[in-house]
Amino acid sequence: MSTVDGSSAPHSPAESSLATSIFSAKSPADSDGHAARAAKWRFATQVVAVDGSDNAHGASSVPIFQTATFKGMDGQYDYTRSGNPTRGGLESHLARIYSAHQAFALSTGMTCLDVILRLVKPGETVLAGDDLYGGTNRLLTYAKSHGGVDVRHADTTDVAALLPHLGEGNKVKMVLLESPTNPLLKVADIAEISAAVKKAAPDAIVVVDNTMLSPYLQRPLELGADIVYDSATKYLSGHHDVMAGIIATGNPQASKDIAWLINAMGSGLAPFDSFLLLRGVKTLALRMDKQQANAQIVANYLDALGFKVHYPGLKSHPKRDVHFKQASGAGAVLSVLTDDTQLSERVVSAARLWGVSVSFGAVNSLISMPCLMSHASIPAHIRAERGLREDLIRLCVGIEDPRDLLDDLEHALIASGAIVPNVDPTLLSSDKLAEVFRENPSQWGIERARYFRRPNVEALIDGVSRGLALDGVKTIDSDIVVSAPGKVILFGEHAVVHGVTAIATSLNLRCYGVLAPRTDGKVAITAPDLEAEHVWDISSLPWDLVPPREGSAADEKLDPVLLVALEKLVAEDKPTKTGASASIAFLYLFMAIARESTEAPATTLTVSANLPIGAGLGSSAAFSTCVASALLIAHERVHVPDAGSIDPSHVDDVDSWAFLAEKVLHGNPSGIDNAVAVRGGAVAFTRAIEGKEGGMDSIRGFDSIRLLLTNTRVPRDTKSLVAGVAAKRAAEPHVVDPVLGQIQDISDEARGLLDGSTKTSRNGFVSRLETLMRDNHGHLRTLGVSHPSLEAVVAATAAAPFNLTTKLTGAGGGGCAVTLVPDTFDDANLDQLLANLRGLGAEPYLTTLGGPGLGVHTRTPSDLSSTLVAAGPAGLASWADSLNAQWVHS
Ligand SMILES: Nc1ncnc2c1ncn2[C@@H]1O[C@H](COP(=O)(O)OP(=O)(O)O)[C@@H](O)[C@H]1O
Ligand SMILES: C[C@@](O)(CCOP(=O)(O)O)CC(=O)O
Repeated sequence: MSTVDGSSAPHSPAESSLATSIFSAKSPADSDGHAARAAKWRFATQVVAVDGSDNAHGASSVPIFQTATFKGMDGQYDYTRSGNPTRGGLESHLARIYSAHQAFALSTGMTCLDVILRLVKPGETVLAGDDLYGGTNRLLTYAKSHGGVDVRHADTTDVAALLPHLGEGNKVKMVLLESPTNPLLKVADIAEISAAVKKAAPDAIVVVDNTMLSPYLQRPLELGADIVYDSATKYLSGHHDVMAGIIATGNPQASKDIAWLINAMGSGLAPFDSFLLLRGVKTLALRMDKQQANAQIVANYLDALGFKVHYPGLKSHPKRDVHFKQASGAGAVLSVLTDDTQLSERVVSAARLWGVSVSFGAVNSLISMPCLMSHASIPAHIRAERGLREDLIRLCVGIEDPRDLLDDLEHALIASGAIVPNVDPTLLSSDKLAEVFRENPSQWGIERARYFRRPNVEALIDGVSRGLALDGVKTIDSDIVVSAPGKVILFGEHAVVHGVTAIATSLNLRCYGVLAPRTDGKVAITAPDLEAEHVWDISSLPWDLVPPREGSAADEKLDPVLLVALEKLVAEDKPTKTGASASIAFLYLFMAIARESTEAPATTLTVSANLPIGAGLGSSAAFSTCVASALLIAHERVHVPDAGSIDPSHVDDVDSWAFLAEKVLHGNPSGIDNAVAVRGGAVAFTRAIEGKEGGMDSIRGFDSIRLLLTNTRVPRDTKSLVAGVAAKRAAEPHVVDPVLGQIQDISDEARGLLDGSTKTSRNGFVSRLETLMRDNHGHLRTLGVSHPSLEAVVAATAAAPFNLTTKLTGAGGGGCAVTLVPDTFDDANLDQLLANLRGLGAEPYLTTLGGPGLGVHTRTPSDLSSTLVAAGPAGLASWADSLNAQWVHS
């Protein structure tokens, strides 16, 4: 019997022979040989078959003996520090599943190490691994500073690295190993090291911290280790609801020593916690099977994405063979590097299902950054020396549905910028992917990863460092000043999107832009007309998404991935709708033209127009032309001559980029607006479509006509109106196609009238144009793009005494109407008509058609942005004139 003062090792049930104790209550004589068969049960059976013999009432679980003392002098127990039946039941069960001589339950895993380290005397050496749990490291450091123990670290993955420490003259008392290590999953050959230690230092003991795998997957005592300990808070209990530690000993001497210490120190596990641990441990095999299967899926997924993943279940693990020689599974802890500490922090904080927490082994999945959490107690320089990188993320996988685990992890990776969508036509459909999941979940992790890729991290890092090194940032020498006109579509809007010819002319209303240098590595847009002002770090833009391109012209198609990324980025500023679209179009061109962050000039674009915005007069094309031309000039891809006109091939390049910006703004534009904005004058434009050749002819020398433009001030959205017509055509081709044919006839006739090839009198010319306008408006109404506000203008202008003809122009749905004003129209009537239109809430103005396209100011003085803003829309024309007429045009 043990004594209260612990002067001798306690006698506990764990000391009895395990094989004979199993179910001994039921078959004391083991008459049928059951005990021998039970001793051969496999682990998953052993772990649930808890010996229930030690209770008087046949309770099927070991009861909680919540008592500090026991009465009498001759019983098995006297004081719970020395022994308690609940703890004893747990210990005897654990001894069996550890293949141990004896097992001891203590209050925590660190208590286990504390007890074990007391076997080492001052002056003796502990030889430990170099990738250890932070708490282990801390306790070893304490043993060194306060206990006079010589602590050395070596790479336990290489037995040769240990040998020099083991030879004669070295007083190695203990070799302390983890395998796999936490958190780098390094593997030590336990059998090889145990044999080498026994040979070179026979008095030394080999101690293994087995917490990462649990006795289910690895039993170091069977491999030659002397003592094993486990933080039972992890897999053994499995639910993070109890703190406990287990020491399992491989020989009688070790058992005796450890038992004496535990009793002397009083570190044995309390009865209730022993009960909880015994309850949890029964499901160890079940939990671990699921956790490790999930871990393999997660490891495969991250590995397939191209991250450096530490996990013995991966073929890439350098000691995979050694691991599977001594363990029956890879476990459920893995770690991964992102190459960027802040990125790792963002990933961890974006995870939701994965709990951000220290510890591991519970049924819930956890994510952590060891350097900030479990291993923070190791000084940073030592972590660095041991290869424990700050960007390391540890994933401790639970039993959740792996689809939810990857959903959450994927979301965190996307949200943090660690991965981006992969556009690949060979990707599996979601149905096919679901089939792969059913048949081979581990392969499913790999297939799923193919939907994403890692951005070019080097380029990002490079971008960040350049953003900081502001001196080296690229910019422009001086302001670049550009302008472009709006347009009026006289005939053929909407139909032009479907391949019909449209006739348009430029307007004397324009958009102006100033691109000014910056020195802070940022890019900005200021659009006072939209009350928009946004600025971004050039290095923070998603450069890795810029599609590769050759030549100077723009791509025909927008890259949807870059577009979505820019939409998200711009949305962060909470802009207005128009401010957002202008910013996205600008950033898209800014990035696509530069292609790489190193080529992007730190600049601010300031734009303002005297054109009504969103009224069908081509403000977006004028804006797009300003953006494209200013950026191409900044990149010296468009050369500005001192005099004369801009080189036609450069004009074509500007047009192609302006068209791309129009696509950002309008989805599926025909290209007529930018064609007019870039080239000016009047054009007959046919979009190349469905195998039909497109074309663009300038109409020269057309007879000037007075036009009244009336802005209904009803806002509308070109993108959705164009999409609406496309939808109508798809649903009712029998209605829409004949209309398109008739609009083609109208455009053809108008073109003949305007370019003079159809000879007629002035009156005949005007009245024929009026008829064509009336017909065209009727067709647009059939297409569903008119609006009550437009019909009100049509009616007001048609009323006596005015009798004028009006059609909508541009996308319709509100916006502008155009009214032909014959030469003979009475001025007094005109004033009355203007008053009537204003009375409707509309904004009418007389205009001249035609005029120059893209304009670039040469020899620009600096600091024009503020004067542009100060001029305001009404003062823009005189502001432009004040620049001393040094403009060149297309
Ligand atoms: N003066 C401007 N400043 C900034 N952006 C502009 C300006 N004018 C037009 N835009 C851009 O063009 C868009 C207007 O396009 P849209 O609705 O098609 O009008 P419109 O019919 O005048 O072309 C705006 O939302 C904005 O993105
Ligand atoms: C409706 C459409 O024919 C003309 C453009 O209209 P608006 O200038 O955005 O109103 C569309 C297009 O040609 O891209």
